[in-house]
Amino acid sequence: MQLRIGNGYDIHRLVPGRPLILGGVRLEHPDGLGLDGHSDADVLVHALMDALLGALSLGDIGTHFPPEDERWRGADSLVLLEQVVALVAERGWQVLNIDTVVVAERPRLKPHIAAMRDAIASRMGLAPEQVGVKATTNEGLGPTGRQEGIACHAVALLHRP
Ligand SMILES: Nc1ccn([C@@H]2O[C@H](COP(=O)(O)O)[C@@H](O)[C@H]2O)c(=O)n1
Ligand SMILES: C[C@@]1(CO)OP(=O)(O)OP(=O)(O)OC[C@H]1O
Repeated sequence: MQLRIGNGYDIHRLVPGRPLILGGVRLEHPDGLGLDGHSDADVLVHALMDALLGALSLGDIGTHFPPEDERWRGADSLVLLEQVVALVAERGWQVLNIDTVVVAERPRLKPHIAAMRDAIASRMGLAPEQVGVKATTNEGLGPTGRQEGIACHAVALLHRP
């Protein structure tokens, strides 16, 4: 059995007038803020896609879904994730597990973690037990700590039987 591991990272700005979507789940920010981006700016799913692509050295999300391309304006990142999972499967690889950590001062994510894991797992053809979603604040430090944005780190472990 062959194993491959990949990691991903993304950050998007918090701005007024945009939705806040994390792990495919629409959330309310206490100040009414959302994430800026060409797509739906789901920073969690973006980091996850980069981890999957990185595991197989297939480039990054900007290679597959260029931000200059009008097709991806307002794109549902879970639909892009399905395409990345298809690329992985076409090459004979299966996902063993993924793990993520969202860096956000607010909103409090704990009540929404189960819904995010379910949303990601169902689009990836995985069990929720194979999907880790965690949250941390940045203790007020740096751009995430100042609530200028939300970031996410992700890892993915793949195997080819
Ligand atoms: N946006 C967030 C951030 C954190 N949590 C939960 O709080 C725990 C403690 O966070 P620290 O940053 O103080 O270490 C963390 O483990 C999460 O369970 C959260 O729900 N939403
Ligand atoms: C998926 C894409 C598509 O435009 O989303 P964006 O919202 O532009 O987000 P970013 O993480 O800056 O770049 C990735 C893009 O490929």
